[in-house]
Amino acid sequence: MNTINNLRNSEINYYGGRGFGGRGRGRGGGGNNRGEDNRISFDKVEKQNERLERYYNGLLGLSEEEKHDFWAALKRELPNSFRFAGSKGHALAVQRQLVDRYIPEISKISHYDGTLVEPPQPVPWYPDDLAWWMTTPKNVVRRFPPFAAFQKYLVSETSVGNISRQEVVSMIPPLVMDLQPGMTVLDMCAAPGSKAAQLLEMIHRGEEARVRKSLQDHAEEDGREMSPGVEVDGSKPDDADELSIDSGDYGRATGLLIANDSDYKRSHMLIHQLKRLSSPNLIVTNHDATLYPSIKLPPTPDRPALNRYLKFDRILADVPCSGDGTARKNVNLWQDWNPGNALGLYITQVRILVRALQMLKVGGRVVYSTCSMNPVENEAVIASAMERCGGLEKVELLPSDDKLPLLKRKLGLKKWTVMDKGGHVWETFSDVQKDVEENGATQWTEKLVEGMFPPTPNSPGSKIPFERCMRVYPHLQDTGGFFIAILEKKSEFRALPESDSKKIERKSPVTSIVEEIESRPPPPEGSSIAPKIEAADVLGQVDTKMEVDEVSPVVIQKREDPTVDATIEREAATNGTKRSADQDLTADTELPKKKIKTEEVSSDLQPGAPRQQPNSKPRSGQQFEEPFRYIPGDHPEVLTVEKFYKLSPRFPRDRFLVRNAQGEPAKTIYYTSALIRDILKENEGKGIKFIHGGVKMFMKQDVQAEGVCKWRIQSEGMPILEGYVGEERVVRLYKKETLRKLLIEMFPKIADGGWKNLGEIGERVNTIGMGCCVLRIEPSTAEDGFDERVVIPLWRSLHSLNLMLAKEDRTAMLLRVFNDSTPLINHHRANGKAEDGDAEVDDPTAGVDVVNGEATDATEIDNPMTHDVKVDQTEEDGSTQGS
Ligand SMILES: C[S@@+](CC[C@H](N)C(=O)[O-])C[C@H]1O[C@@H](n2cnc3c(N)ncnc32)[C@H](O)[C@@H]1O
Repeated sequence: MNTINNLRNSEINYYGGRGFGGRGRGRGGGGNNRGEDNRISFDKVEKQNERLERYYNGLLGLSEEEKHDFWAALKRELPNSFRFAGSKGHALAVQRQLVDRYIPEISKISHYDGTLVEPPQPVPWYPDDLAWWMTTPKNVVRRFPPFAAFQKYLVSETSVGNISRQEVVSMIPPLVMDLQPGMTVLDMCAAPGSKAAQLLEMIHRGEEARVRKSLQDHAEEDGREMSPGVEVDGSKPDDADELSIDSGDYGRATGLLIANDSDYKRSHMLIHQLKRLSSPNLIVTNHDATLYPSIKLPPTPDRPALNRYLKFDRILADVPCSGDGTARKNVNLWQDWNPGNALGLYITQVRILVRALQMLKVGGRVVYSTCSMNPVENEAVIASAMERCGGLEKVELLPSDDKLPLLKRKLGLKKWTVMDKGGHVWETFSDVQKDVEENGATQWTEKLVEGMFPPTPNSPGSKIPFERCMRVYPHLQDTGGFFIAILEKKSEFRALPESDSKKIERKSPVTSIVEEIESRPPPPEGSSIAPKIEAADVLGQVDTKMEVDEVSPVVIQKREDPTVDATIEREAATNGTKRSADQDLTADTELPKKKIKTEEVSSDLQPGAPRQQPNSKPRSGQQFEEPFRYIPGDHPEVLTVEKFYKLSPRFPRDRFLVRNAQGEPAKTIYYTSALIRDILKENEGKGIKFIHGGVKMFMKQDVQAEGVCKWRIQSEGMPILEGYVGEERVVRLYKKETLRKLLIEMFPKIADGGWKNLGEIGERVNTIGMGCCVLRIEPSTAEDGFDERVVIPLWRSLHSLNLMLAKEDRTAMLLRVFNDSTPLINHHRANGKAEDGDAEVDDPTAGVDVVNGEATDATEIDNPMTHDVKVDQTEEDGSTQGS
């Protein structure tokens, strides 16, 4: 048995974990001399807050016994949790390593008192056992030698995106969205991106199987060979449901995720997280969600209207919140909790939800969520937003009791009180008004508005079935606290201005602009008034007036008074999600200006050159993005690629783009879905801040040899392209030992008979022409065979061969497939300088380096945005833990 020996002598007792679902052994300290930091700081923080405890004791309707459990759980450190990410088939393969290799090892580790450590367990309500949790805190796993192999696995798989270190309650909202492939989805407040990653996976659900089925169906017609091993993505090709859904584009996913965040730096964390999923169906934007711009769509033969705007099937509004449900990991909350935080965020939260409901299709759904337990940020926001959007006739609060039956939760509150910043608890808004009449307004009462209180009896709002909301409390299943509500749009509406809805005394300029636009009469039916200033789109209000998604933009008024209610906003402390008054002011006042200036300067710049806008101050840390330019399908470079790789006619040629003003392929060619192409083209120069879109498909390689295509396939683009590459550029590999050699050895020699050492692929790679090829690792039932299909780009140079994988991907694969951590051997470096003829091309991964766990290519110049922003909240283990 593997014992944590060093702990026995340690001054600090090893922890005792606590089981899930209420069973367990209580808690203890943790850490040795090296591992003490986090645990000690968690223990050292005093977890008392009189106002927090008084408010929730009077509010949540828990029995005395439950109250005790509630507070005990909230004061305990959170279990360690993680989720297997990516396509289902691949995620299950990585999960099998946990079950077969690491759990048996962890089960042998004992505590100092001889009791065994609890190994990770699947989260009972998460589908397909793809989410796991364990009582052993992160820092113990990180520091103690008996966990070393498991820790290595976690770090390695997290760094390549196969594992997402995510708090379990944070996994709930995407699961209740009923998101189907093919849908258009917006995540309004998406950074750091753990939920957006789940959404993206759902958009691609079953795609691998569908594409393979489509290739199979057309193989004969296209004169192409298919690989064996048709069972993919956890579903057989005859699984009718998976195969028929979203099958329109030869099986390729047609859905869309727009992931947005108003914080520029955080939106780059989002890119970092989501890029790992290599989705051509993803766009990242950087906007204030309260003013999310309307996104224009091009006219189509069946929908010829000029002003057609994108509406969404699903929207996630995981809004900035006071975050008291995260007190188990953000211990500072015990000191910092202040009722003013929730009050300060309420207005923003309502605006975000109203905007979400406006942008939905009829029949579409918004999931609203917070990691706060405060009803001012939850039920009150639902009630206020519903009221502004026309009430129960227009928006339905959907039942949630049929969702995730194994998740323990409480019903939403029908009644609640409001604590003001001074700690006084108010029952009703009329009590506040009465007090103000009698004693005059105070700095505390003036922050309270009617919408923060429960709807008054007999008002339309009183009929809202709040019990349909989900409230997750820490003691129910040993989690953080969370709130989730699912809203469905029943018909189009015209949102009421805030002042008509619930009285909010101090209006920001945002409010007045929204009111100003929304109170205009709709344009005459069928009219198509050209936008005088397309900033109307930026402000995103134009589509609110119409029944359909074909609208006429209106002229936006100049913003006269940029004075936001800074007091309220400044009070909004949100665990790093705080939206400062400054941020609001910048966003509100700069957008129209920025749009116009951007257009003026963009065409003068060389690709890669830094952009500066005259007379307009960029937001702090903000870069200017290179334009997205699509290249024609008959562009000479596309034809070269097509010819070299013998691309199937089924692969679209009209979705390749570059990131430079000239629109010429210089270093990188990206690929997107058709819908993203339409969006990026149609909205170019309209002020929408697209900061990411497209998967790197080809990088230019400086190859001197005649007839060798300079465009090498990128590993990100490989899963999208590989099925369409002709046999002429394919190498098939069936034996584990062959792959192991290719993973450990960089640039194994082919020349001078070196190919003979490459086993089953030796002959093939010896005769295949120079340049990039597709290495297909085929599954088989042989003893030394693979149970999962993998495809990797391979570069054949004059004298050697090389897998086009970043080092951490090689290491992760070696560990996963072979449980092998042999150091990599670089034959190229070992041989000194490059051999003749290999000089230009024999190190295709040269420059591929790891920046914050992400492979980047030092040679790339036309996508500067991913290099400039440091991902500063990445945890030590490579994860960015979502709340
Ligand atoms: C609770 S976090 C979102 C967590 C994220 N959904 C996830 O799962 O990783 C809230 C996010 O909202 C962003 N935010 C704050 N105010 C915003 C606004 N007005 N518009 C858009 N995003 C905002 C913050 O920068 C923060 O990243």
